[in-house]
Amino acid sequence: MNDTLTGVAELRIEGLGAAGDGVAHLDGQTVFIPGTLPGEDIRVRLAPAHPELIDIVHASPDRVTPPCDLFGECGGCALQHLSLPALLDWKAQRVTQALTAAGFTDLPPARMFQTTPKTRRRMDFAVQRVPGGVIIGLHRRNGDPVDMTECHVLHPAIFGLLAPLREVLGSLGALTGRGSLMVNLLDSGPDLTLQTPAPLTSADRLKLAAFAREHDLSRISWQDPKDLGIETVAQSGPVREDFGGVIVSPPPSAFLQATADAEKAIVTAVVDGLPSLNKKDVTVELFAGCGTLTFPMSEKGRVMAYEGNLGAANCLKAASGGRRVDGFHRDLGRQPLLPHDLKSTRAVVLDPPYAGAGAQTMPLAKSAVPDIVYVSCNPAALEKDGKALWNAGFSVIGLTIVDQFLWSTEVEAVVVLSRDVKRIRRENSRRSRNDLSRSDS
Ligand SMILES: C[S@@+](CC[C@H](N)C(=O)[O-])C[C@H]1O[C@@H](n2cnc3c(N)ncnc32)[C@H](O)[C@@H]1O
Repeated sequence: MNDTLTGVAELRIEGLGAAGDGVAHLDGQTVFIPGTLPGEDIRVRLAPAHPELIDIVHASPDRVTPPCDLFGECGGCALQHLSLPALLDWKAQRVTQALTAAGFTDLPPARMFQTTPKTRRRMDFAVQRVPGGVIIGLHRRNGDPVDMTECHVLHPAIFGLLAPLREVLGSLGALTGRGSLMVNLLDSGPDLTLQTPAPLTSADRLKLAAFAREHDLSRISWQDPKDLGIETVAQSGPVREDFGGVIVSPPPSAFLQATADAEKAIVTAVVDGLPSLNKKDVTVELFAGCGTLTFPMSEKGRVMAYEGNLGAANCLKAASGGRRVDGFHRDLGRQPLLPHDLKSTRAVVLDPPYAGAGAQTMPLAKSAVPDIVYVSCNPAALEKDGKALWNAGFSVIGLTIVDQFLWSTEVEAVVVLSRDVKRIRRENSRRSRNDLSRSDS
């Protein structure tokens, strides 16, 4: 907001910004007002940097009472005042706007999936020693973490650990100030990676091992904040996660899709989005992690999977034996696959990090690969990478929107792209038949 706007104003909220704040315009300037929704008429006190909502004169029909008492304080949720169906629609719009801005027209109707509350199985907490105890929670938008005494997002198996964790962390000599705690809820149980400012003492290690036994944890690891090296402090048995019937052993704080049901929706959309494959056809997977998509995809044909994190790549490789999967450790930012590496590749599946595919995008666009499935977790990166693929002649023939970060602004999308004229024609006529049968019924 421009500092020149002051006083009280009545505004109409025109849309939501990328951070979930209501957006209005006044005197040619854009004003962001947290807690407001599109279509609402509001009164606001305009102050430099932080406009203050006075009241909502006319509320949106999509406005609901936020379920969590910490909403507005805790930095985890931005849009609990918006109904879940409207939230999903808004997230879908963000993706379709990104694809349209990239150049794609005539987008297919999107399949939509929204996860259910209290199913989040992966969380990166801030941990902080304060007078009288320990806070475990998420940061405010700007500032200290808020103790997570309530949460409608977290799986109960993780939320239930927070109270005993506050006690055990409070007793550790190593937690002298701020730290962090990553929790992955795996099939073998909760997998915790703790970072503390000081190294763990022998007494700390004994306390954590006892805690792991008492709470059936799969593993506790400690990460050195200086060199990020990780060591195991306690482990109850094999660390396990099932990806499409294949058991993998993820390293500490491995990437995992945020909820199990969203993982299923993403896997289904990716596998369905692959073209028909012959036995000899090779699919190349980029940014493969520990193999969430790899092993289900290998049911359809051979997969060559590339991953830049050494622990994840080793995990994938270790589970590949006897399957149609070849795993490779490769930094695709420094050493992207080039067009000639992709010469005999039938399809590419990529699930890049938040920043997008980076240096891998142009070689992919310049290759002769006819079919791509792009899993996106950031509409802005999708727009940037999508532009290169649109310029290279791709069309979007399938789209699935996945909301697995409930009440946040995050959105995932599985975008099926092709420049195989026959496949595009087949998809278009299938769509026309569906449209016809819908209009007949
Ligand atoms: C969004 S995750 C997807 C992982 C996997 N597809 C899944 O669903 O579990 C992105 C993956 O890209 C990997 N990655 C990030 N930067 C990379 C790079 N420069 N080269 C190769 N892999 C990278 C990360 O380690 C992470 O495993």
